[in-house]
Amino acid sequence: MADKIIEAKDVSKWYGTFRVLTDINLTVGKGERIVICGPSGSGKSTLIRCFNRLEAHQEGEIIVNGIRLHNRMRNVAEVRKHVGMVFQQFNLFPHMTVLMNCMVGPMWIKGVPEAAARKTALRFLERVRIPEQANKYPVRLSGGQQQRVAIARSLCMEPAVMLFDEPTSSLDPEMVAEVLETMTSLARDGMTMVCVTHEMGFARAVADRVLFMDSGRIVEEGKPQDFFTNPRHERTKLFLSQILSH
Ligand SMILES: Nc1ncnc2c1ncn2[C@@H]1O[C@H](COP(=O)(O)OP(=O)(O)OP(=O)(O)O)[C@@H](O)[C@H]1O
Repeated sequence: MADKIIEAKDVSKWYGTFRVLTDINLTVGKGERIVICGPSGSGKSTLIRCFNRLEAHQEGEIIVNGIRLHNRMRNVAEVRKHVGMVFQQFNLFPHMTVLMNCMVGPMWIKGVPEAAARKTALRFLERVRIPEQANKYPVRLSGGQQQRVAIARSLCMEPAVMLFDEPTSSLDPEMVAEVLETMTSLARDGMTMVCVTHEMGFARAVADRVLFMDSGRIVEEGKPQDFFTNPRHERTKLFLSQILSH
């Protein structure tokens, strides 16, 4: 297994003529927890979506768990076996129970037999502390519970890395804590994580490194203690002052 789970070298991406990512260099080691923050439109989502090939980059190199992502890839699904992703909207299948939501990935993508998929699903629903919701449909669950199901569903694929794209930003305030708690507990268990989030308390508590993106570039990065106490870049200072004053 690779020590470097994600390697991005000189990565650039355009939407038409608009350059959304410019010369991104980032290495995520096994067990590392990275938080990416930055203003709206700075390219944070686009960057992490490139890591599971939901978006294609045009220049540079991205290697995820030893798989090089490129335009001639025969099997994009291959990389998604290694990369779990949790979105702002939970994206659960509404016509399937919570348990089935967690079982279909392993069964359909990895060919895991039904009984084994059920066992794994129940294990991860326990892990996110909602095993009692297994037979309900997503619509019966609160937003926080649905997001924890989305996390369990990703974990069932036993990914090498979990990507989180603002997982708490569509939740009512009282449900943010339960999702952050789940993410913190995953981090404490050694899960490799890349999290786009503006939850700076989480970043301080959990991140090994915090990255600040602006206009498609990583303009600052550091350990949380340095990043928050002594940001170097003017844009980072401004961003932190705005976000921490809320
Ligand atoms: N499919 C697309 N086609 C064209 N432009 C896009 C597309 N997706 C995103 N963009 C543009 O690319 C830029 C970066 O978007 P992205 O969603 O990656 O930023 P972000 O930092 O995650 O922002 P936010 O915090 O608001 O989610 C924005 O200007 C956005 O409008």
